[in-house]
Amino acid sequence: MAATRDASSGTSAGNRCSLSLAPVSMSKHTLFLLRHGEGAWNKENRFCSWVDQRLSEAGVKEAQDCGRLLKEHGHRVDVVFTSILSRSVQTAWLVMEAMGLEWVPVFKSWRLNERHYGALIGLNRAEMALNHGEERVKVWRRSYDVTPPPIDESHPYFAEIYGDRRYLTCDIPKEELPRAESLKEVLDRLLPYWNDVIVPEMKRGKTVLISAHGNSCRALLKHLEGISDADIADVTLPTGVPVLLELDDSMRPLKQRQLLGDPAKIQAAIKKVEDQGKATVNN
Ligand SMILES: O=C(O)[C@@H](COP(=O)(O)O)OP(=O)(O)O
Repeated sequence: MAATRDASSGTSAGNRCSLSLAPVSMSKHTLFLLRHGEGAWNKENRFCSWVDQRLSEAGVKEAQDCGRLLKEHGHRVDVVFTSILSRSVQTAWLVMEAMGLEWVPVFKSWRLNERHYGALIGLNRAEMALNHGEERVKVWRRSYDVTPPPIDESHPYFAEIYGDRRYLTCDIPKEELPRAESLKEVLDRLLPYWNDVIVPEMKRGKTVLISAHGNSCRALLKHLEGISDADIADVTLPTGVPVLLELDDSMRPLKQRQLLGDPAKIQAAIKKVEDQGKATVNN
């Protein structure tokens, strides 16, 4: 087994990556995609989305372990991109600190934010599964083009989200920010940032770390790997596990994605995320 172990095989078809691999090209570009460490609401099984939550104690450790793992295996990071949600920024800091790379530039954009879960924000997934059925919850969580009901002013977290001055720093007016998003809509707002800001850094030979969220990373993976609208439903990313992608000059994968770390632990973590949508999940 290679020094860095390959845990790309998941419990479901979508986590077993079956790519038609691109032909070898002149350059190899390295990208690490990372879902932040466990946040307080991941632990409580609530849809967190655009509510700003910091990492739990376990999430801090996951981020530090991720940094240590990358360092131990001789990986390098030249530039970091995060969302403007604290859990992704905090994760990036902890990873870079553990790698001894605090000096590396970090750029933030709302375009890497978690999917906007609209009216579902703050709700407990298991309770939703009890009330609406597990299938409905799976459609809300994992379908490609179903947008959940939008958030409105009466929602308990509306004022907290839209009154937050971080959303005045965006490249679009606050009024145009989403009120709910499908995964497709996440990809639509993420792609301009990927193409115009991140790809040029990679083409300059920089190794990029994107410290973001389950669904912003899934959307980008779908784009990079050409995953079908149906198959993306079976791709699940656990918290704190770096996904290594090696891309050619056209930003197509040269080999299968690798989820770095202990394969058994990664499979257990994937199952835990999948089970969050079950009515019987133990929170
Ligand atoms: O919004 C959330 O609660 C989770 C994703 O939830 P699911 O799509 O897994 O239900 O996002 P993250 O923890 O990556 O920021």
